[in-house]
Amino acid sequence: MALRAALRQKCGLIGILSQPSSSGSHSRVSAVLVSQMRNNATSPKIKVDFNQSTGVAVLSMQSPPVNSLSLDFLTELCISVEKLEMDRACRGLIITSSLPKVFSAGLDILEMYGKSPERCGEFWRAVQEMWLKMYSSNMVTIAAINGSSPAGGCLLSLTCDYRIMSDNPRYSIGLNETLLGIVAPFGTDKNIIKNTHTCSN
Ligand SMILES: CC/C=C\C/C=C\C/C=C\C/C=C/C(=O)SCCNC(=O)CCNC(=O)[C@H](O)C(C)(C)COP(=O)(O)OP(=O)(O)OC[C@H]1O[C@@H](n2cnc3c(N)ncnc32)[C@H](O)[C@@H]1OP(=O)(O)O
Repeated sequence: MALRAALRQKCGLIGILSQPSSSGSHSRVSAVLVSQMRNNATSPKIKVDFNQSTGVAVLSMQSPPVNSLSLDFLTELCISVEKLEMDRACRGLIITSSLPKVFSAGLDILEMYGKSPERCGEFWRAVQEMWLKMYSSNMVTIAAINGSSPAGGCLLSLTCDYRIMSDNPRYSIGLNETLLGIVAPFGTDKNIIKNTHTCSN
């Protein structure tokens, strides 16, 4: 019942949030998705177990050492979520980590150093695409946070409807990225490139 009520509540939001973006940002993932489906490829960084009888999928992040959110990882994550969205039998999604101690270390720091402005722009668009896709999902989403989850890892969990975290004092969570001097770029593609250009130098 609770699951159904949450789903109904979310569906109201989806109408507002799933408007086509003027930047066309969703088209990249869709294009990748189509080509991946054609090739029937499987993703090594993300494992999805879908239980037909419950309608709930468990998406396990398995990208050692710390499930950092690289461009490849974010793309795979979005593709996996998009595939589940297309399956009408899937009503709920649990995101968790198959690594010990870490849910996700957040954005991959190596994506923010020494990269071209174009690559930086692509990366930040993928970050934005991830949280928009998760936040506007028509599935009921739950983050099962079974390890540390700083910065972008925290962001990922915040895009879910519910968060449950292991009760372990060694695990931390929070939006600590400003300590690294990382400020989220503004919304437009032009600004993303402008902003990230400075961080690649
Ligand atoms: C609704 C909101 C809308 C819009 C908001 C938009 C944007 C705002 C949001 C996002 C901004 C986010 C920015 C970020 O995420 S920046 C990244 C911040 N992350 C961190 O600072 C995490 C740092 N890492 C840790 O604290 C620890 O590594 C951790 C607790 C995760 C694990 O500790 P453990 O002791 O188990 O492992 P380590 O030995 O520390 O690390 C192993 C290995 O992994 C590498 N590593 C760690 N973190 C990262 C990372 N983020 N990226 C890349 N690589 C990482 C680390 O260097 C080690 O590598 P090696 O030495 O080669 O073994």
